[in-house]
Amino acid sequence: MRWLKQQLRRQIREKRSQLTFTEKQLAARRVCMRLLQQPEYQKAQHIALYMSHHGEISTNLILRLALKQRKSCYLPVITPASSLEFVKVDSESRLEKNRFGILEPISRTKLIYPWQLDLVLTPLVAFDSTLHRLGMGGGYYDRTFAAENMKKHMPYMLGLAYDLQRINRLPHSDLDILLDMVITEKRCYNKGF
Ligand SMILES: Nc1nc2c(c(=O)[nH]1)N(C=O)[C@@H](CNc1ccc(C(=O)N[C@@H](CCC(=O)O)C(=O)O)cc1)CN2
Ligand SMILES: Nc1ncnc2c1ncn2[C@@H]1O[C@H](COP(=O)(O)OP(=O)(O)OP(=O)(O)O)[C@@H](O)[C@H]1O
Repeated sequence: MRWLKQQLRRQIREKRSQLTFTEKQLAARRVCMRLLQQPEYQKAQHIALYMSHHGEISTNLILRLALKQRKSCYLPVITPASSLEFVKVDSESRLEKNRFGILEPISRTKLIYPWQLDLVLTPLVAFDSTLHRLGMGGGYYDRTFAAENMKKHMPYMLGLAYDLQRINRLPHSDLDILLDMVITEKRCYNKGF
């Protein structure tokens, strides 16, 4: 299973890396517009985003609009325990690269507990019709949002992706978190689409 996951990650990341700058920009805009129409976004006050890496859908536009709508926005910081902490950010926040080259906030103040988040926008490498998520392979989101850590309150988990990241059936284990929705430049995917 590990090998299969690695293989899939390689294939899909390769395909994603072939998108042009313009294609990525257009996709990010379409995903953002679709997200803004979702009641789960409109209702959410505390939203976790990510800084895109290796051609992932950019959340810069979403971050700008959400801040303008006076929503509280958070970015993940990786911890030594291989889970994530979420730090509140605004347009002034200083960011620096972590060991994977992903931008994260320098300040570690203004943390929110994961169960206090309303909406989590997750990056992903691939997803399938059961809305399982294949990530970069660190298990960061799985560990952070494992049911036993969540005090019975799960945020709405929403993956952002290009349509080319959709595959028929993903190898998965019981540890993998399930997404509630995936938004691509083409459409929104709910369970069993
Ligand atoms: N934009 C973004 N932020 C994120 C994630 C993500 O997938 N995307 N993560 C989601 O969990 C966490 C970081 N997880 C990551 C796991 C592996 C690699 C990575 O690049 N691995 C290398 C090989 C390992 C290494 O360099 O040590 C690779 O795949 O080439 C990057 C991020 C937190 N922040
Ligand atoms: N809740 C958990 N507790 C402990 N270990 C976990 C948990 N979830 C996942 N792991 C471990 O993390 C490793 C990576 O998991 P997986 O391949 O599912 O990562 P991923 O979802 O692709 O990555 P990411 O969430 O970082 O994007 C695996 O060895 C897995 O066993």
